[in-house]
Amino acid sequence: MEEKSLNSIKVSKKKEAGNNNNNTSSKNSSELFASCTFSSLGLHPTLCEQLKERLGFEVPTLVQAEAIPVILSGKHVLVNAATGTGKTVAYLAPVIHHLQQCDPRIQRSDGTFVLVLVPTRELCMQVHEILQKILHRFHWIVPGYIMGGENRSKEKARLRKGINILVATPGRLLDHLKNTSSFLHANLRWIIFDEADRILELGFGKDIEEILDILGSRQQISISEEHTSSRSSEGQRQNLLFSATLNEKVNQLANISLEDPIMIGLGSKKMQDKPSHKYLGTLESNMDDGLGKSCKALSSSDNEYKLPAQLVQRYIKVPCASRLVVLLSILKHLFEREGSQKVVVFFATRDTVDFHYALVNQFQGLLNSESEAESRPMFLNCKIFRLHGEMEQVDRRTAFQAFNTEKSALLLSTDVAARGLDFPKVRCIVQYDPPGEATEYVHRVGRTARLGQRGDSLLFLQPAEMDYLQDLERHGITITEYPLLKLLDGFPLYSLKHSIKKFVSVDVHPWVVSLQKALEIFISVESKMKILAKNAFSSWVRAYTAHRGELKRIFVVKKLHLGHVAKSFGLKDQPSLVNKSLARQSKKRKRDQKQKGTSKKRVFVKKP
Ligand SMILES: Nc1ncnc2c1ncn2[C@@H]1O[C@H](COP(=O)(O)OP(=O)(O)OP(=O)(O)O)[C@@H](O)[C@H]1O
Repeated sequence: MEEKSLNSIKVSKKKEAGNNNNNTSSKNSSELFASCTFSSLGLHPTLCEQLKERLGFEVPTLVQAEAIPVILSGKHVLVNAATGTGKTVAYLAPVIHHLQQCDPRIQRSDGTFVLVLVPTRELCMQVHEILQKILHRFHWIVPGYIMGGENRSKEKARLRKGINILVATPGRLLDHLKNTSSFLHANLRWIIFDEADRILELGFGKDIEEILDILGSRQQISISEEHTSSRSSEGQRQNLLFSATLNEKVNQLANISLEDPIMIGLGSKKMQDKPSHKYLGTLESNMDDGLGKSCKALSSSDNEYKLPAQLVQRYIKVPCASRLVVLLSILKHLFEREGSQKVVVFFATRDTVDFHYALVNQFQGLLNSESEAESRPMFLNCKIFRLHGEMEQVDRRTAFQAFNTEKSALLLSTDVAARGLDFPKVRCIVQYDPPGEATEYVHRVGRTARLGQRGDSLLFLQPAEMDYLQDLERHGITITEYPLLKLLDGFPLYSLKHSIKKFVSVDVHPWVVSLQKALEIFISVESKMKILAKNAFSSWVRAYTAHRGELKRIFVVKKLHLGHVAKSFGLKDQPSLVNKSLARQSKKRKRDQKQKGTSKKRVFVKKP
């Protein structure tokens, strides 16, 4: 394997960027792109041509220029770089480089050489699509994916034929490792964890440990035993960990999966040294005991996150009862100001996504007269999609693909869309429900302002939640206030026409009062909407109680005025908290556990 020293690669700032980013300012280009070429990094000329022809990549980004030569050299690597800086190709290009030059050529029947582990199905499809493009001229290398929600037997058949570069979600991969005997992985050489921290946060730690054990890629064997295992491929194994945010658990995963790794993008941060004792902790272990305690080096509380410099970040302070009206007003404003754009709104739960999706698809807004109802357009005049983990796989796939290709659209989603997804030209991210950890804030806003493009983000906070800003500041995130009243003043009221006077408070603003009334009337007469609103209400309150650690001090469920929360779902009165939604959720949890063949208690994680 060809060794290339990092020092020999010039990653100094470049004035001109790749040609597929026309909006990129020259200042941003110089911070994103390296002054070298892909071929100077050691990549095969045909591969460089593919990157240019199929993906439009002229020159490498900084992270690609730094990571590619190190990965080519065969070292284990941990890469931490901001969202939208090109990490995907940073790991795909060097492994494809090695695979395409194998002599004799690798064959399908040789099985899997590369395994890319990702936290969500959509990311799985996205990485697979990029692979297909890059492999266009390397037709003998077969890419494929396996993931939850897909047909197992079809996946088995594809694995039997052979998949050389396999992208997978952890649960389904483990399933096949245990149950698909024809899945050939004796030649496995690379394991790549994309969004490593999220894989672990979603509760896949135990699965990852089992996967590493089955694949013989767990480092404890080689450092704790006098004699190393005799697995044939182990000597050649190279593991790579990538994320825009790192935390204690990634430190643990790095400890058990990386051997003498090179850190890229960690600045002054260091990974904790490997302990010398045999047991290296488990990924499921409680952060307060064992290795978790000593993993301060990558602790999320120490981290200053890197956000795209051109991202304009704002927060919006809204009293609870007016949240829904303000959300709809902002979306209306965004789509009326710029007809062609994409916006993503993040919600805390699946039920809240469903409710808002149904609402914006049906609500027409303030009506002056009955006769107007027929001819009036919808309140929001744009294409609307939703995405969450409880949707049927076929709907999930359709929504993901459609939002990807649309030029102008609104996506309502849970955190399932927060990681890694590269929707082109998303102009604004609205965090209607605040994220949990600051890491999630970083990834959610990272769906816009990618690779130097413009982008705005808007975080909704209630007056009692303002301390959340300090929590973000501890991670180097400073955001300014959005001029909400100015926006509300801009909406014409039919009775007052364009001449409304300035108001000082959001909740008594005539636009807010009238729209709230219209929403409540609409929801009270539409029985289906009312059910959705009630379900959303209880799931939202439940999610509010699920904030962890320090955040419990900020998001205090006892401080909530439940009557106001009900209003934020367009309900006139506060519904009971015990309803079908909760019963359904608990039924589904039991079903999931049964399907997984385990009744074991899992750490509670909010399913996106
Ligand atoms: N060298 C390059 N030249 C031009 N565009 C590039 C280059 N590398 C990547 N891109 C583009 O930049 C965007 C972001 O890339 P990618 O999705 O790999 O980022 P990421 O760092 O993995 O982001 P995240 O942390 O959100 O997962 C994509 O649209 C990709 O096509």
